Formats: sequence, structure tokens, C-alpha cells
Amino acid sequence: MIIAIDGPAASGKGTLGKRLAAHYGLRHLDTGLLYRAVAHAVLSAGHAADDRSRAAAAAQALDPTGFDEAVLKSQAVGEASSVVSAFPEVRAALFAFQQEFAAEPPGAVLDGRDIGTVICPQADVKIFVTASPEARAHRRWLEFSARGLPVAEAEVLADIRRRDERDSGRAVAPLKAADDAHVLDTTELDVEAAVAAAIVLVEARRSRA
Ligand SMILES: Nc1ncnc2c1ncn2[C@@H]1O[C@H](COP(=O)(O)OP(=O)(O)O)[C@@H](O)[C@H]1O
Ligand SMILES: Nc1ccn([C@@H]2O[C@H](COP(=O)(O)OP(=O)(O)O)[C@@H](O)[C@H]2O)c(=O)n1
Repeated sequence: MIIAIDGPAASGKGTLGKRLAAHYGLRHLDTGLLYRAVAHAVLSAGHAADDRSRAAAAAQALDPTGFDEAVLKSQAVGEASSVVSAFPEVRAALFAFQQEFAAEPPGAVLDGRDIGTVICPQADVKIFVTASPEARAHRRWLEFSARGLPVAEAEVLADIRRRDERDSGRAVAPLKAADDAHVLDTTELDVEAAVAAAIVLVEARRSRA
């Protein structure tokens, strides 16, 4: 079984992806980490995120095993990742790895922006997770605070809005719900309620199979 989860920044894709993978005994891939790792490689080599040829080269050279999530999940890397991810060469370089990951038995849960539309259009279940920008900013701010990263909530909200706009507006693989995706709005749901709602969607699909 392949479960595709897409949605805007900090909507809870990764949390849901991990929980569904554990529940169904599937592997999980947070595809945002791939774009974050490319952005981090470009920045740490002293280049700007909008340096297209450096970003393409970093994506082609990427070793997608063993990411340091603490480093990649910073605000600066998040912002840069949405710049590098708009380059078609970067997306092309990361395409095969994601498709191969999904194809390996017994299946997988992948989360990102284009899983249901581009990477796994054949996914058994597609979930588009969303929540209000304010709820998402608050959750991400809590996360940064818990990690001891001081940042103003208004700044997190501005970053989220900027990234959503860039991710939705790009020409290649923009952030959008697939026509056959179930939209799950978690603004009023805590993690447990969101996981339970997602399991209901997966079970409904399985009972039709
Ligand atoms: N339904 C929810 N209610 C409250 N907090 C949530 C919910 N889903 C996720 N979170 C929290 O919000 C933050 C962002 O979630 P995450 O799964 O990392 O989102 P994404 O992968 O979409 O960026 C995390 O700190 C996570 O624990
Ligand atoms: N499948 C994907 C996943 C992420 N991305 C890009 O990578 C950035 C970081 O993704 P992420 O999932 O780690 O971001 P958060 O939702 O965790 O903040 C996004 O803003 C997108 O620009 C993408 O283009 N396609």
C-alpha cells in the first residue's frame, strides 16, 4: 500500500506520515528533508539558495541517507528549500529516489507537496493535510521554542505564508491537492484526532479494494 500525504508548511504531514507508517507497518519518507538537504548543501558551501546550477549539482550529488534533522529543520534552511525546490533540475534529480522508495514492498507513506500529483499518482490513498496559517505557525513556533530556538511567532507565520505562496505558485509540481485526494483540515484537531481521522480514510479505501 502507498499512502501519499501532501499539504502546506507545518500542517502536520510528517507527524501523520510517521504515525500511519507505524500503524500499517510501512516505511516512511519525509520528502521535505531531501529539498532541505539540497538547500543546506548550497548554503553551507557559501552559495545563495537561488544559485540554480549549484542547487542542481547539490541535488545530483545528494546522499539521501542519514540526514541531520536538527540542522535541516531550521527556519533558514526551510526558506532556502522552497527556493531550490522550484528549480526543475533539482526536482528531476530527486525524482527516481522517491519513486523507488515508494515502489519497494510492502509499500510506504511519503509526505511532501507533490506526492499525490507527481511522485505517486497511483497511490492507494491520498491525503491533503491542511490547517489555518495561524494554527500552523503556532505549532511550528512551539516546536522551535521546545528546541530552544528563539524566534517570534509573527516571523514564523510570515515565513510559512511566503513559502506556501512560492510552493503553490511555481511552474513545476506546485503544492496542490490531487483531484482524488481527501482534504483533512486539522485546525481544530489535535494529533490523536488527526491520526484517527486519517486511519478512517485509509480504512474506507481498503474496504473498497
Ligand atoms: N493536529 C495537530 N495538532 C497540534 N499539533 C500538531 C498537529 N499535527 C502536528 N502537530 C505539531 O505541529 C508541528 C508541525 O508538524 P509536522 O508534522 O512537522 O508538520 P509538517 O511535516 O507538515 O511540516 C510539530 O511540532 C507537530 O508535533
Ligand atoms: N515533495 C516536496 C517536499 C518539499 N518541498 C519543498 O521543500 C520545502 C520544505 O518542505 P518540508 O516538508 O520540510 O516543510 P515543512 O512543511 O516541514 O515546513 C517546502 O517548502 C517545499 O518548497 C517540495 O517542493 N516538494
